[in-house]
Amino acid sequence: MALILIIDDDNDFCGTMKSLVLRMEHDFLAAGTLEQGIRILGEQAVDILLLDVGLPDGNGLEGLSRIKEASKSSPEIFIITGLGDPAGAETAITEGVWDYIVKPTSIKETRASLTRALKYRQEKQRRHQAVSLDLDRIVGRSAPMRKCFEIMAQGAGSSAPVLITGETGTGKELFAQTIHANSLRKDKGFIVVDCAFLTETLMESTLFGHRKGAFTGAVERRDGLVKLADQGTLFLDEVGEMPLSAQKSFLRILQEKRFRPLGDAKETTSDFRLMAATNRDLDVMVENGTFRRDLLYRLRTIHLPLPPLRRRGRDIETLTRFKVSQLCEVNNLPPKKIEQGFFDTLNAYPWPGNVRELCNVVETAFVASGSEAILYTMHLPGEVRIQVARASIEKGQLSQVPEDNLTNPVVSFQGNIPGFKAWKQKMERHYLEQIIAATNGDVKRILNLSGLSKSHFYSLVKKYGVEI
Ligand SMILES: Nc1ncnc2c1ncn2[C@@H]1O[C@H](COP(=O)(O)OP(=O)(O)OP(=O)(O)O)[C@@H](O)[C@H]1O
Repeated sequence: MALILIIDDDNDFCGTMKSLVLRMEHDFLAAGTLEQGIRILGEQAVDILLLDVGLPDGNGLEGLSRIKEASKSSPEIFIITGLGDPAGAETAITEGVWDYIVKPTSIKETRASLTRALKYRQEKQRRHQAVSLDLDRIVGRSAPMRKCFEIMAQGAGSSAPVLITGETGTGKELFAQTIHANSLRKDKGFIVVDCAFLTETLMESTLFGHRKGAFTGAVERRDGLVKLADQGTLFLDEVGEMPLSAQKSFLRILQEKRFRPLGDAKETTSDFRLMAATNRDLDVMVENGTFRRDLLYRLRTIHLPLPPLRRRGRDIETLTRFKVSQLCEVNNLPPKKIEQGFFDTLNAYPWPGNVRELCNVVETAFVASGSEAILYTMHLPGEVRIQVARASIEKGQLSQVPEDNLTNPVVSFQGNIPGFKAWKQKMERHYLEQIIAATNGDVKRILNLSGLSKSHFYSLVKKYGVEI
């Protein structure tokens, strides 16, 4: 039996949904406001959420990230609205909602869609139970991270290749090791190939190994990394740096699972599981002809995109607390407290170096605090404080214009009246380009100035193909 929650202030519609859900023999809860719904989602394990868009205390679509952050059970989400809105539907789908229902909806269709969502959820839960991950080394349980754990569970439960993408320091190698440590191959090696150092001359002997006497200096036989990964995992770090010639040879090993060590007459085999990581955009590299499309398709059977730290909400605080208590323990010091201003500064910083940078910054602050019992903002490195202060001053200077002070945007069409839709699109695109240029593409500031939700902003960026 599943638990279905509706957040909608339309009592008639809630009544209709209640009788449908009870007929399907599931439990039903209703909330009339976003806040009430978010409270229930934090307390109860809801399986399906039916979410209205126009609520008395806000817009359901815009509240999606808060809803996901607060939910203890990551429910499947249906968006319900009285207005058919293609941009809203697009936003909803980008945010990963299950379905988008326009009122009045047919009971038969709603029932069928609910049944499909519940079946999908059951299968998903069964898969997760089959592989319960040991995430001991990974700190942070924000909503974007929970999504990553679902993909990691898929990776740990299969032997398919996994491609992990993300900015530098987001934890790509740590996540790859964790997938390996949770897989059936955990008792065998996790072999790292640093593709940035894989020159054409070194590649063959590094990957495939060589026979004694194969070249000057080959005084004894040596197995290559591919053979060492037999029964285990071969991790191609920085795979975007792999030279094209190496990509070709590598593809051959993947297809044939056989290779010939240097100087050997016989081919040999290795049964390895492949994982790869990169901070480059491999699709763009494929378009530019610097990465092989066929290799990318093979690598990306399972794709784990790691979000940058600045999009992981409360994880910055969790990681900081973890790191500080670890440092206190290692240095034999009593636990230190952390002042709120310290977190405010960390939360306002963009973290280009992600978790790695956060760990270094916290360690620097820890050292600066000496034997003091509390960590204050002033203990943080100057560069971090200066950048945060500068951004906040600039934000003050670039402030939102009140609606009635807007410069007159009217343009005379001189008799050639364009269609409303085409004109609206042109203006939306123009607005996006202007605000991105004025803020240097700083998304946090764009959201503050424009009042757009993150999901709405990204759906517009995607719609108009604008570069940030
Ligand atoms: N969620 C996390 N919890 C705890 N530690 C983390 C987490 N994510 C990353 N780290 C730590 O941050 C550091 C950087 O992680 P890692 O080397 O895996 O990043 P990466 O994305 O592979 O970096 P690069 O692209 O520069 O190779 C490591 O010390 C790792 O243990």
